[in-house]
Amino acid sequence: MAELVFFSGTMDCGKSTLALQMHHNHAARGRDGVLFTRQDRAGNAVISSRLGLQRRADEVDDTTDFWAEVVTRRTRGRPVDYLVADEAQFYTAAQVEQLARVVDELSADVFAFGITTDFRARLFPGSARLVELADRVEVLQVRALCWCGSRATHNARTVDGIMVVEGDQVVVGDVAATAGEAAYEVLCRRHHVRRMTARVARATGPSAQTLLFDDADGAPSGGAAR
Ligand SMILES: Nc1ncnc2c1ncn2[C@@H]1O[C@H](COP(=O)(O)OP(=O)(O)O)[C@@H](O)[C@H]1O
Ligand SMILES: Cc1cn([C@H]2C[C@H](O)[C@@H](COP(=O)(O)O)O2)c(=O)[nH]c1=O
Repeated sequence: MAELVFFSGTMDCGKSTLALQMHHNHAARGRDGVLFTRQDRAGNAVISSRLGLQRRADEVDDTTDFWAEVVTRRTRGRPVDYLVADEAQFYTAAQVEQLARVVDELSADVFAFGITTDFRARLFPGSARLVELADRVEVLQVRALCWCGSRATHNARTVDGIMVVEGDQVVVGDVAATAGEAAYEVLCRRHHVRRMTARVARATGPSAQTLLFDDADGAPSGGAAR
């Protein structure tokens, strides 16, 4: 049975890498897939991973109709067994509904990848609809880490290392910062709520950076600022 799966996590947790790996594995078994993305930071019509992989993809915009995209290809003779949908947080709710319909009525798998929440810890429209409609929501196994060593669960927008809380929901960017420009840093909820980025923690003093990795799962157990 075809599935709509939402692979979700923070920025920089390996979503695009997994998207390209899944495409590789399915294509290697002779399945026909179509790659989609929207506003990848590497540019137009590309899925890029920080591990260096990059593949051409169809760029989604507000006019994209996934139902029509699949029907048109099938009418022209392509089987279209699955879709890979990266940066799915930027899709509209209606487009996510089209993806669900593609699964249910055209029996194509849809593997969607995206961050769940924005820099204010609010759901993106596309992610909200995916959480509501997906057969499964998968949290990626690779842990992105907060500066304190805890699992990063939230995305902070920063300028020069300082967290900002005002601005547009969509500002394409990376976790690598350029002076004076908006960038992102992944944090645990505790430090997101306190707006304590790595830079602020460093300025606060050594106690804020203390890390004691002694739990069985590698989670930190100490540190004054946590
Ligand atoms: N130089 C590197 N060496 C090893 N792994 C790296 C390197 N740079 C990035 N990564 C891995 O790539 C992950 C980010 O992958 P990516 O697919 O770009 O993330 P996402 O799409 O979730 O933002 C990082 O969490 C890290 O595990
Ligand atoms: C938190 C947040 C992120 N974005 C942008 C920044 C990046 O361009 C993408 C996420 O890409 P990744 O492959 O998961 O690293 O989303 C945004 O526009 N608004 C935000 O609040």
